[in-house]
Amino acid sequence: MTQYRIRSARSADVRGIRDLLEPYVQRRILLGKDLVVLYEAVQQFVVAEAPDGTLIGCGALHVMWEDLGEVRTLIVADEWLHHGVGRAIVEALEDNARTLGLTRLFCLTFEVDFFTRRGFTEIGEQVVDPDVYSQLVRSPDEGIAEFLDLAHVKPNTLGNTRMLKTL
Ligand SMILES: CC(=O)SCCNC(=O)CCNC(=O)[C@H](O)C(C)(C)COP(=O)(O)OP(=O)(O)OC[C@H]1O[C@@H](n2cnc3c(N)ncnc32)[C@H](O)[C@@H]1OP(=O)(O)O
Repeated sequence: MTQYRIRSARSADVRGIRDLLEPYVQRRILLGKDLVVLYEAVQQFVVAEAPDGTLIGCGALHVMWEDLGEVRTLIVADEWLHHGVGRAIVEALEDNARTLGLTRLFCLTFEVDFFTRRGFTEIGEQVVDPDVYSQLVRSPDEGIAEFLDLAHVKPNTLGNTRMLKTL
């Protein structure tokens, strides 16, 4: 395969991101997002682009607290799996996290081996202190509810592993 490039997402990439995401939403592997939510979050995304301009991967960095972010919506197109695209996207998101001053990255995933090789380790209990917890719990964001392991999102998170990396 020829080279791909990793770059910040543009608004014109959003429908392509939605197309990458949709099969995994159907299989309940990733959280579904309306187009408007993806447009609102476009600055969080990096994408991987094939030489012909096709979108072949994406991933997002969501800031949750002063030191803490989450890797979200990480997807590589089937025909590009195992070519280092996922790793390159996560590295770009980690660079963005460091630039923002974050020191910890969370993810909730079925892809435990992939994230373990990227330096993430499994966590069990809460990794924020009660003060921060009481602030985070005010967020309307479903991903934050998943991070906090709130009861109403437990059906979404069943079988997923909670992982954390110190940058
Ligand atoms: C937080 C969240 O978003 S959780 C959701 C995670 N995403 C999903 O579940 C969606 C479905 N899964 C996927 O889209 C993909 O499997 C991902 C994103 C998890 C991984 O994407 P990939 O691009 O296949 O990963 P990548 O190729 O970087 O690494 C996988 C392994 O492929 C192999 N690999 C890497 N480069 C190459 C290469 N050039 N040639 C052959 N094999 C290679 C290696 O074994 C690599 O592991 P290593 O880098 O630790 O040695």
